[in-house]
Amino acid sequence: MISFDEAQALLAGAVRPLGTEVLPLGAVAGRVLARPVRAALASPRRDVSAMDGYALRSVDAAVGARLALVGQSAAGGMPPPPVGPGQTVRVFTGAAVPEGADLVVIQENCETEDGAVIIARLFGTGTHIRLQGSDFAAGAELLPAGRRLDPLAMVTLAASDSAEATVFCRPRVALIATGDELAAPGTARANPQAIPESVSFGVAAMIAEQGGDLVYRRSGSDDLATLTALAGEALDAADVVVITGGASVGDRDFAKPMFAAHGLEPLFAKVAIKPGKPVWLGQARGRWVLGLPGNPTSAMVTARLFLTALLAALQGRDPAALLDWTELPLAASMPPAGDRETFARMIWTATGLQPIGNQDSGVQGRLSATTWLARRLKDAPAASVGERVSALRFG
Ligand SMILES: Nc1nc2c(c(=O)[nH]1)N[C@H]1C(S)=C(S)[C@@H](COP(=O)(O)OP(=O)(O)OC[C@H]3O[C@@H](n4cnc5c(N)ncnc54)[C@H](O)[C@@H]3O)O[C@H]1N2
Ligand code: MOO
Repeated sequence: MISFDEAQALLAGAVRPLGTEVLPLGAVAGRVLARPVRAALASPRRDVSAMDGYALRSVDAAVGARLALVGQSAAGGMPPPPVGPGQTVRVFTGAAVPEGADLVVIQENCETEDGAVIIARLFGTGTHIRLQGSDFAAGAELLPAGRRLDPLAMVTLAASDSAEATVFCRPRVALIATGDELAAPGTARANPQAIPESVSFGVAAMIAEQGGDLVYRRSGSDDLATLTALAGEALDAADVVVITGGASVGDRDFAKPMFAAHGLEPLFAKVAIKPGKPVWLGQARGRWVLGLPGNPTSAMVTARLFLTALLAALQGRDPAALLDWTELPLAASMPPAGDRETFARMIWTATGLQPIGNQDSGVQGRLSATTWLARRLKDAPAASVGERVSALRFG
């Protein structure tokens, strides 16, 4: 059995990004940039007012000063006239600051009278002017290749004045759940031997969150011939096949055998982690195949640890970016870790991380309460309240 770090290193070393495509801005949210984004324009494009008020020369700024109003400047409007000594121009937020002016007095501090503006009071030292290029200069690199276009990055991208972006293709994902006992949710109660097929719904949601495109989804009974046929269909349809259940050593555990006829070459099988020891990754017909254990908590923990990293790498991201461990204090003591590296399911409370209670790998009820995984290394001794542990967002 290999360690968690060894398995992650194998994944990061072997998975190459899919192709790239150029898409309009309206279609790239959630995608990963394949080329850096540079600014076509400076921001602001020119010196602009940060407030609604009056632009003037700071040497004229004195309480009681009476200034001649010589024009106005609105965002998107024509350039304003220059401001000379004793003069002022009405300015609005985002509008160009007139030549000659180096201060905006907000309108709440001014009074108007017969075409003149009187400064009633002055407050603070700010000029209320955003200088040209103070946000970014024309030509500056605003977003690097590999950056996921999250909501904030979308603003930066559009501000660069790009109409389109070069992004990595979305991985097409096939998902197969195996197990004779599995029934579509809503139908299990009618068959005493059935349980609701829950895992694929969580995995499908995670695939969507991580930018994957779920193109094929099936549930298969524990019959090798049927499953081998499904494996072939899935490999035809997708870049990645995720298979849940049947990963262990039982006589009816067919997850790997069903890909054998398609030339499966394992990258790793079995990782010394708890939960999720039977997780495996391989390639068949040039596609990636990820096997997740059937136990629902094990499946979701291994999806968080390996599926997110796999989808990130296929989309040109550093998979390590998905494993952003944070050191957080424990709100409750924890027992020794045992002989497998453990990813305990935790809740964040006001005083720190608290185990969810039932740490069984079959848990489905309290799974949704979980917000963090706490990483405990193999043979780690008991940990006491207040001690910091490595934690990863989960859920
Ligand atoms: N003799 C051994 N037995 C087991 C070992 C072992 O090393 N030796 N490993 C255990 C570990 S650890 C895990 S984890 C499980 C994983 O087994 P499988 O991947 O083969 O999972 P299944 O047997 O198919 O199912 C386990 C459990 O989860 C339920 N399940 C499966 N799929 C779903 C689904 N899509 N939705 C809801 N529930 C699902 C299934 O009914 C079982 O109860 O193996 C241990 N055994
Ligand atoms: O690896 Mo299993 O998830 O411990 O039951």
